[in-house]
Amino acid sequence: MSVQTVLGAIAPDQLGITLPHEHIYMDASALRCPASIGEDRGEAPFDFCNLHWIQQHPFGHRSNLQLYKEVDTIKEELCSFRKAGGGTVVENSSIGLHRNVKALQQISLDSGVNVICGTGFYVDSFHSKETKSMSEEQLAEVMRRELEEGVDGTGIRCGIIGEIGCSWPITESEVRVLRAAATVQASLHCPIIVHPGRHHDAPFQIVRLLQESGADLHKTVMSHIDRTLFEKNQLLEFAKLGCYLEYDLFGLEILDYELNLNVDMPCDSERIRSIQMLLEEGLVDQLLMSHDIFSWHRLSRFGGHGYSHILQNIVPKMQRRGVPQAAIERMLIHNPRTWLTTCR
Ligand SMILES: CCC(=O)NCCS(=O)(=O)O
Repeated sequence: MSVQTVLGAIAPDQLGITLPHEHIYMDASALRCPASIGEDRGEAPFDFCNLHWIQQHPFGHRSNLQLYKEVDTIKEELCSFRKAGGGTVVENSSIGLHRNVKALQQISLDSGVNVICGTGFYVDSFHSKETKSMSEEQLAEVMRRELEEGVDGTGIRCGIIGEIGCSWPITESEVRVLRAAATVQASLHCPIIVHPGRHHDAPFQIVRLLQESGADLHKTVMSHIDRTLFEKNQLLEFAKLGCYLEYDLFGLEILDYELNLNVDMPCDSERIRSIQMLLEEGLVDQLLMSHDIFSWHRLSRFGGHGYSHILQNIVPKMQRRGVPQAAIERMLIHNPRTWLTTCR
C-alpha cells in the first residue's frame, strides 16, 4: 500500500493533514473573463490600488491567474502550512494548465510538504489541437504512462488522475478524456478527481459516463461541490452514487461569480453549514475539504488566506459550531488517505 508523491512512493500514514485540491504551479490565465460590471482592470498592475477590484473579479485579472510566477511565495506559504500542522497537498494542475513536475519536486523538497501531482487534461478550452485529435486509447496511454513511468522523461510519476476538466455542456473532447480516464482508473485502481461543469446536472452526467467505462466511484472525487450542488435533496441523491463530495473553495468569497453569474458563490459559513448537514446525514466518510488556490489574490503575501486557512480559521469555527473532532480528522486526514492509497 502506498501513495505516489513527486519525490517517490510513501506510506499512507506519512500523509498527515491533506489538502486534496490545490494548485501550486499553474497558468490559468486562459480562464480570464471580462468584468461583468464597471470598468475593466484586467491588465492593470497587481498592486494595492487594484486589490479590491481583483478580489471582486479574480477571474478577470491576467497576472492574478499566473501562479507559476510566484514560486518563492508558494514555497513560503507551504512552509507556513507545514508549521500549521499540514502534511500533504494534492496539486491538481493537469495537462493544459502549464504543469511543471520538476518545479513541483523542488517546491516539495524546499517546503517539506508532500506534493502529489496529477495527469489527465483540464477543460476543453485548454485542450491543444493534438489533444483534440487523440483517440480515447491514445489519451489513456498518456495518462497510464504518466502514472506508471513518469512525466516527459523526468521519471516523476503522477499520483492521481485529475483534475479532469468538464464544461457545461460537456464537449466531445471532454467525453473522450473522461472515458479514457475511467478505463485507466479501472485497470490501475488509482485515485481520480473531476472538475464538473457549472450546472447541477453536471456531476450526475459525469458519474454516468465514468461508470459506463468501468470507473470505481469509491476512488472518485467530485470537486467544486460548493458552486455546483446546493439543494439538500440533490446533494443526498448525488452522495448515494458513492463518490467523495469535495468542498474545495474555502476562502473564496465573492459577490458575482463571473464564470457563471447565475450561481451565488457561498461564503465559508455556508460551506460549513452544508458540511454539517451532510455530517448529520451520516456522510462523514465521503467528505473532503480544500481551498483550490488558483490565484495570487488568495495567497497571504497578496492579502489572501493562504494554504493554512482551513487549519487556522475553518477548523476552529467548525469546533465552535459543534462539529466533532473525529469528523474533522476524517475529512482532513483519513478520507484523503483512503482516496489516495493504491495497492502498489
Ligand atoms: C484551474 C483552477 C480551477 O479550475 N478552479 C475552479 C474554479 S471554479 O470553476 O470552481 O470556479
